[in-house]
Amino acid sequence: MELGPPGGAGPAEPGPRLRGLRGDDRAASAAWLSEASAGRRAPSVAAVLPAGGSGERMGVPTPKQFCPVLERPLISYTLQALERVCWIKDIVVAVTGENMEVMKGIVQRYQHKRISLVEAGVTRHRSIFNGLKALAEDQPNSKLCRPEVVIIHDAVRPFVEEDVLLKVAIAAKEHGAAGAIRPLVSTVISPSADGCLDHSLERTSHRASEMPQAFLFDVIYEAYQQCSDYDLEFGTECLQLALKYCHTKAKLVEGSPDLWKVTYKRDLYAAESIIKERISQQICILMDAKEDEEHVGRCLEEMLKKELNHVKVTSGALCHAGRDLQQIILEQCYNFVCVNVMTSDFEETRKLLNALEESNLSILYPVVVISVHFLDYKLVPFGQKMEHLMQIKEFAKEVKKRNILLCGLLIYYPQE
Ligand SMILES: Nc1ccn([C@@H]2O[C@H](COP(=O)(O)OP(=O)(O)OP(=O)(O)O)[C@@H](O)[C@H]2O)c(=O)n1
Ligand SMILES: O=P(O)(O)OC[C@@H](O)[C@@H](O)[C@@H](O)CO
Repeated sequence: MELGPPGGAGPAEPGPRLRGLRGDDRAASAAWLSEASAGRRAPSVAAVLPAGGSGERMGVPTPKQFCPVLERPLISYTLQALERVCWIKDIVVAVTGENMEVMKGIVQRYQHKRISLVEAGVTRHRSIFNGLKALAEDQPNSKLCRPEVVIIHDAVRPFVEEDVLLKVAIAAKEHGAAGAIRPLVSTVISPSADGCLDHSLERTSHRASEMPQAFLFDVIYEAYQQCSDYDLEFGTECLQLALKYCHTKAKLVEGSPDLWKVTYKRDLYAAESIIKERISQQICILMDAKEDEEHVGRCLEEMLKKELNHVKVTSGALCHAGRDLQQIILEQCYNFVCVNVMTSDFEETRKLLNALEESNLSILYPVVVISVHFLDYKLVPFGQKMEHLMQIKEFAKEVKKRNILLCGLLIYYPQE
C-alpha cells in the first residue's frame, strides 16, 4: 500500500542531499550517487522499518513508535531521517492492522513520501520478513521494485544520519551484510542455573549490535525464507540470520552514540531533549528597519552572540522576511524574534507569520516567534496601546494550530 502525497509541496526538504555527511563519507556518497549520473545503474536501495511492536517496556498504552515527542509521533522523526537520504527509493513500514489508520494519518499529516505500509507480524523478525516480501515483487498490484540493497532500521531509532546509512549500504553491497555496532556500556555476564555468576564476557572484545543494518536483498530474503519458526519467534538479530542461513559474515560498522533505540520512558525524554537542542541551534532576528540602519535589533544580535556561543544568530529586515525565508528554512531556523521599533502595531509580525504558514516550516517542528514591541509611554496612554496589543493573544491561539508558538514582549519606555 503506497502512501504519501504524489510529490506534493511538502515541508522544505532539509538541506542538500549530502547533508549530514563528512569528509570521505561525502566522497563515498558522491561516488555511490555518481554511478547513476555516469550512466551505470546505481545500486537500488530500499528500507524496511519494523514498527509493529507494542512497546511493553515503555509502560504506556500507546505503542512507543506512536508516542508524541514535541507533539509529533516518534516514528515521524525516523521517517524524516530516512527521507533526507535521496538514494533510498522506497521505505516500507510494518505496522499492525489496528495501527494502520494511525500510520496513514501520520504519513498524510507530516507529508512523508516514498512510504509503503505492510502488515506487521507477531514478532520483530516476522514484521521485517513481511516488509521484505512486499519488496520481493511477488506481491499482487505492488509498485515496489526489488532493490539490490535493503536497509533494515528500527522505527524507534530516530537519530540515524546519512553517513552511517551510506556506510552500511556500501558495506552490504561488498560483503552481503553489514550492521552498525556500539561499544558495550555494561559488562555482559552469563548466569548459572542457580542464579549465580557463571562467567563474564570481556567487554572490550564484544560490541552491542545496533541499527541500521543493510543486506544484499537476495541474501536477507533467502535467510528469512529458510528461517526456522524458532528463530522467527525468538530471534533478535538479522545479521545472525544472514550468517546462519546464508553463510554471510556481516561487515561491522562503528555507529554514533545517537543510534540508540527508544525502549524505556526515559528514552522518550532523552529524545525530546536531543530534538529540542537540534532545533535551537539558530535564532533569526527580524527588524522593522531598512537595511544597515541603526536598530536595537542589532544590539540584541550582538548580545545573543556573546551569551549563546553555540547558537547561530542572524538578523535581517522584516520586510524581506518572505523572500529570505526559504534560505532561513534551508538553514533549519525555528526561532524568530521580531523587533518592532518603527511601527507600534502588529502588522510586520503578522507578515512573518503568514510567510511561515505558507512555508510549511512548522509541519515538522514547532516554530517559536517572539514579537517585541517598544512603546513610548509619553506618547501613547498605556491602556489604549495594551488593548491593541492584546490582539496577539488571538493570533497566538490561531497560529498554535499550525505549530507556531507566538508570544509578545512589550518594552514600555521613552524612545530616546
Ligand atoms: N512484532 C513486532 C515487535 C517489534 N517490532 C518493532 O521492532 C522495533 C524494535 O523492537 P522493540 O524495541 O523490542 O519494540 P517493542 O517490541 O515494541 O518493545 P517491547 O519489547 O518493550 O514490547 C520497534 O520499532 C518495534 O516496533 C515490530 O515491528 N514487530
Ligand atoms: O530486541 P528488541 O526487540 O528490543 O530490539 C531489537 C534489537 O535487538 C535490534 O534492533 C538490535 O539489537 C540489532 O539487531
